Amino acid sequence: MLSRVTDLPPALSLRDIHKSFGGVSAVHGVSLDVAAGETVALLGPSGCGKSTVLRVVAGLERPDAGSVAVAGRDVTALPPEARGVGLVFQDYALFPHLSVLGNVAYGPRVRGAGRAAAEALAREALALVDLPGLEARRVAGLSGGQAQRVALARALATGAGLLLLDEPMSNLDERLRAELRAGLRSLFARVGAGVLLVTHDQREARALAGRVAVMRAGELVQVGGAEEVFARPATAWVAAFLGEVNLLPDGPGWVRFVPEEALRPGVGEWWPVVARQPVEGGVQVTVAHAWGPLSLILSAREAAALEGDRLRLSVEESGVRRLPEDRA
Ligand SMILES: Nc1ncnc2c1ncn2[C@@H]1O[C@H](COP(=O)(O)OP(=O)(O)OP(=O)(O)O)[C@@H](O)[C@H]1O
Repeated sequence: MLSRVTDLPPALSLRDIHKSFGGVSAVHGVSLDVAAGETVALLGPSGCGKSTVLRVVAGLERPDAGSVAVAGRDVTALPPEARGVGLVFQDYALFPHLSVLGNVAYGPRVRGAGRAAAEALAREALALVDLPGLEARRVAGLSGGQAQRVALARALATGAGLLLLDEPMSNLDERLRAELRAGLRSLFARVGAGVLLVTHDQREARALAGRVAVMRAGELVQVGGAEEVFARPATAWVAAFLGEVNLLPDGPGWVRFVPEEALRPGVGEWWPVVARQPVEGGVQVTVAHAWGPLSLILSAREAAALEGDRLRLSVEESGVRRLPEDRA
């Protein structure tokens, strides 16, 4: 295949970033690219260094080693305002004394746009986040969801080719989060910016990101397409972190039983049912199998038809995945 000379440089290119605080290493050796138009979710447990990576990209922390390039330009030594990135943080950091329009027009204004031009950009950004009609409102009176959209509009109005979002929905209730997840995905597709999203919410990562980077104790341990990472965690630690329930020790490593691939209810030997829990789409049933406890979701009808507290369950060896031990 011919290579295209017109290919855009990545919206973000991180190379071998290291950062310690005092003697504590928060990030060591992180390299990651975000393509223009792509959303990458940085996912990991509390304290693993996600926010530090984002702050290094934004220019709010100086890395001890490594480089940060935004749209092909090395910005490692530049201050935040000279980097061409838009930021949305957990608390939104809106200016309470300014109107919605004033908040969104602020970025273009400080970059030297005239008042009319800045406000035109702000109106455009507010339309993108579906918030027209609120321009004159003070931000203090907005709902959580509205404030979140104003913060996004403010980042979009900077025209930055890279958006950084740190737990952007952590202050919102579940209903609103679900609603915004759908809206954000199409918004990101429309604006064409690269997006680096820090989250510990897997549903958010799955819904918004094309690729996922899983971080553990300052390092990236798996980077890949979102579906691929969730379907095929590379190690036992990643599988456990992503909430895999059917993960059992086996010899020196672990085995993972994906229900759709490895578990066939209704055939094979009978096993006692030791737990039932209603979940979306049916009932999660846990069976005490010879391998260990195995869980699968049955439809409400299948669960009701269980004979006594037993289920026939066959394990297909071909669907059992072996994973290396890395949990210690
Ligand atoms: N300014 C700082 N001074 C000292 N230690 C810090 C500082 N910022 C971060 N750390 C430490 O660096 C490590 C990584 O923190 P960071 O906030 O990047 O993690 P995180 O993955 O974003 O966590 P969370 O999901 O809880 O926000 C932690 O051990 C944290 O205590």
